Amino acid sequence: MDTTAIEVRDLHQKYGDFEAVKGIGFRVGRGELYALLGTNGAGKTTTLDVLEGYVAPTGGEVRVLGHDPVKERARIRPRMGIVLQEAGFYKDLTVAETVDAWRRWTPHALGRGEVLDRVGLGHRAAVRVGQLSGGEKRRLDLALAVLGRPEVLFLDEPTTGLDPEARRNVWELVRGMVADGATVLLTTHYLDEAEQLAQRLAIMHDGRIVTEGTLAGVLGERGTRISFRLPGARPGDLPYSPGLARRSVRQDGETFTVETHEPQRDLRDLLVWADERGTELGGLEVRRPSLEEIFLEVAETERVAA
Ligand SMILES: Nc1ncnc2c1ncn2[C@@H]1O[C@H](COP(=O)(O)OP(=O)(O)OP(=O)(O)O)[C@@H](O)[C@H]1O
Repeated sequence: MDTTAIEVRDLHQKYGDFEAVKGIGFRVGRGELYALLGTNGAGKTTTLDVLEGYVAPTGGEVRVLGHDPVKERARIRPRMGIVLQEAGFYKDLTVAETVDAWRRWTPHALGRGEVLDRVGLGHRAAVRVGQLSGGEKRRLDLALAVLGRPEVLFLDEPTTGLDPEARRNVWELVRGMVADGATVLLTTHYLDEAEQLAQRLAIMHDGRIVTEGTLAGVLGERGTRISFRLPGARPGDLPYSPGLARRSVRQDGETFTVETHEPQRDLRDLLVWADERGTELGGLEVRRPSLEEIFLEVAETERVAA
């Protein structure tokens, strides 16, 4: 069996003369959750539109479950679940009526009660959609997307507007779908969400993928950070033994941050050095960078380079 669920090869997408996606490629394995992250306007939704079969690519190729999502849309649409950034509902229908309407043309649909319970809307079944809160509408989106037990689920910012508890419930639901074998492509601006859910991810900026890999790989590419305050010092004063190439030292006012792939050795050198000089390292901290820090640094580096 083919283990690839989604394949994107050298995808280009233009709106008139404007190129929103400038040649990206990635692959999502079956049963994997892949997060597409990026700055505003990076091209994430455009990429999803192509994969969902709404528009044909202006360059390159994409495959979903081995098929062309535009030309073979009728074949694969029933196997896909889609949560768009903004969905349209009939405001006058109740939640139950909305689910029932979708169930009518969804093969192998879950039961109404089951799907509403899964997204935490069971108690709102009789309420008109127009009276739901923004977060509840988001959950109804999700209910409709998972109704047909999709093999591939596209989630475009699925938890935007949800309170922290509702977000966690959505995470549980998505984790459950992945555990049952679904493939998920997620876009989100919440980097903790990607950290919680994704096995692999890409960070996009200005139509290109600038970082891609497993979560552990992307986090591990950067070293551990040792930071401390040292008034009056310069980077050259610090005590590092020569020969450690994979290290950088940054200074921001009185605060120094050493990024290293040999944290134990560098920390020991630093502590011995400070001890011998009778110097206090203010606010000493050793930590791995979060995905959010990496994201912000990538965005900043790309902005400066542009
Ligand atoms: N229909 C359209 N016509 C013209 N330009 C468009 C159209 N849709 C998107 N764009 C432009 O293409 C670029 C990529 O947009 P896209 O919505 O794919 O980005 P995104 O990464 O999803 O952004 P966000 O995080 O803000 O949702 C943006 O500059 C956007 O203004």
